[in-house]
Amino acid sequence: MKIIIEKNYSDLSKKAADIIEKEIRNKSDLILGLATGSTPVGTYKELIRRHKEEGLDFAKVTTFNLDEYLGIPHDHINSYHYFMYDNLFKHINIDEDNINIPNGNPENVEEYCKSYDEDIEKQGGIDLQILGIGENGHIAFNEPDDKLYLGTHITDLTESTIRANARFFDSIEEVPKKAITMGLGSIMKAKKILLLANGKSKANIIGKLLKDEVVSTYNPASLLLLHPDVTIILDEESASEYLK
Ligand SMILES: N[C@@H]1[C@@H](O)[C@H](O)[C@@H](COP(=O)(O)O)O[C@@H]1O
Repeated sequence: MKIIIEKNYSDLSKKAADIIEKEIRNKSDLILGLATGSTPVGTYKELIRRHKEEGLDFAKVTTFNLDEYLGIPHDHINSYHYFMYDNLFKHINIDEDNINIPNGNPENVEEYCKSYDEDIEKQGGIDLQILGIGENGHIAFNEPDDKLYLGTHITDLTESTIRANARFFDSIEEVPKKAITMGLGSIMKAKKILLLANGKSKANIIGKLLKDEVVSTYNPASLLLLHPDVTIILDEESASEYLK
């Protein structure tokens, strides 16, 4: 695991954009796994700037998003669909046909989950997967539990995640209790993984992940310790427990 510690969120975002840009310039039809949450917003802003000012070209890039709330309409301001268009897709030259975001209202859940994984496989798997991390170690919406799923599936959100995500909603009652998420299988099959974490609220889980060196389903992010090509970019705040 390569660990990069940047001074602040702005530097972290630029560093992450450097890595993504390099991959796109090396392979114009990159298969890029994308995350939501507040962490990658600065990286997406920087990618938009590089597209507008420096010609970074997304025309052939294909994206797969990690997750979506269950039962939320596409155009709901808190849906991950809305988030991705608002924070990235509508500002770059990506082909709409190349955007994949889990459907939060699938007709046949089992078939839909299977087809999402098959679509990733058909593209040859994810080249570069961007990840955030939950305060409880969740990755996408793979929550701490006694078992973790390999494939895309429906999951219950934990109290901790519902509380953490309530900041985006008018009230905690409005946060959906279930989500559709890629499993650890497709994530771990990604050729490269880029995990981003910033701020004090992530210091404990990052310290635990990097210092304990223990793999546990109760810390889903710990599975990344088994992956051969993970880069983790931290700011000084999120790195504080790790550096103690
Ligand atoms: N499902 C998302 C994750 O993909 C994200 O990584 C995490 C951290 O979010 P944030 O970046 O806002 O801290 O929480 C959300 O619940």
